[in-house]
Amino acid sequence: MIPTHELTGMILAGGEGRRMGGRDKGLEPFAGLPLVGHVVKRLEGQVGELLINANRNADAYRFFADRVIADLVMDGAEGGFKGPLMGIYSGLRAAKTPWLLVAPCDSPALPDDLVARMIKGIGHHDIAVAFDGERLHPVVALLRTSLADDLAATLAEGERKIDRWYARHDWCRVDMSDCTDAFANLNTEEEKLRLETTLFNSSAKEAR
Ligand SMILES: Nc1nc2c(ncn2[C@@H]2O[C@H](COP(=O)(O)OP(=O)(O)OP(=O)(O)O)[C@@H](O)[C@H]2O)c(=O)[nH]1
Ligand SMILES: [Mg+2]
Repeated sequence: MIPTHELTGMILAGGEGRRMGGRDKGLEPFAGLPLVGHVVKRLEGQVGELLINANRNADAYRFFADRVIADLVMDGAEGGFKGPLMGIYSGLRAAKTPWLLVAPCDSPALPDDLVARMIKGIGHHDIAVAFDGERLHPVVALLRTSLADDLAATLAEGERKIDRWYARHDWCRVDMSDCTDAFANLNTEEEKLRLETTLFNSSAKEAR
């Protein structure tokens, strides 16, 4: 089993948020908190260091994490938004531990025991990816940080698809089909409002 001090958590918040008018999704208010705050709550206390991977508004994100890291730029390449695989790479390089757990900033309903389940599920594999019973969620993953050099070479070839890179390695899925709704993510203003209503109503009901 992976002990907490060997695990770094990282929230991916480095996207452009184009479907949300170019806004910084992680900082969007959602049920009383910036979206990223909901994901922080799922990870804090269960990882050694908590990172947020963001490419703008670093000062605002700093409040929520031990360290904010921007995407690295590959030698000889142009910077800019190169996709979540570049965020994962930047996290693998920044982490000071043998393991990195990644989660996206736009999934505010992730299970409270996500970290424990990923640790239990990885077994002897090098990469574990959350599976909701129907779909894999490549941005919800636990990875060995020693994969950084291999990922650098893969990115240099122009690869941007996370699951194609995982497929080259010893990976497994972690079954979370009992909590499919936990993987709801929001990409547009409409989805945000809809999810806010659903989640807010159901938690209000639980509290009663
Ligand atoms: N580091 C980094 N993360 C990214 C990048 N693009 C997307 N992400 C993250 O990957 C996750 C899923 O991405 P999307 O849902 O497509 O978010 P997005 O790219 O900001 O939104 P769109 O521009 O509408 O696609 C989110 O947590 C994003 O913050 C990127 O270029 N770099
Ligand atoms: Mg995107």
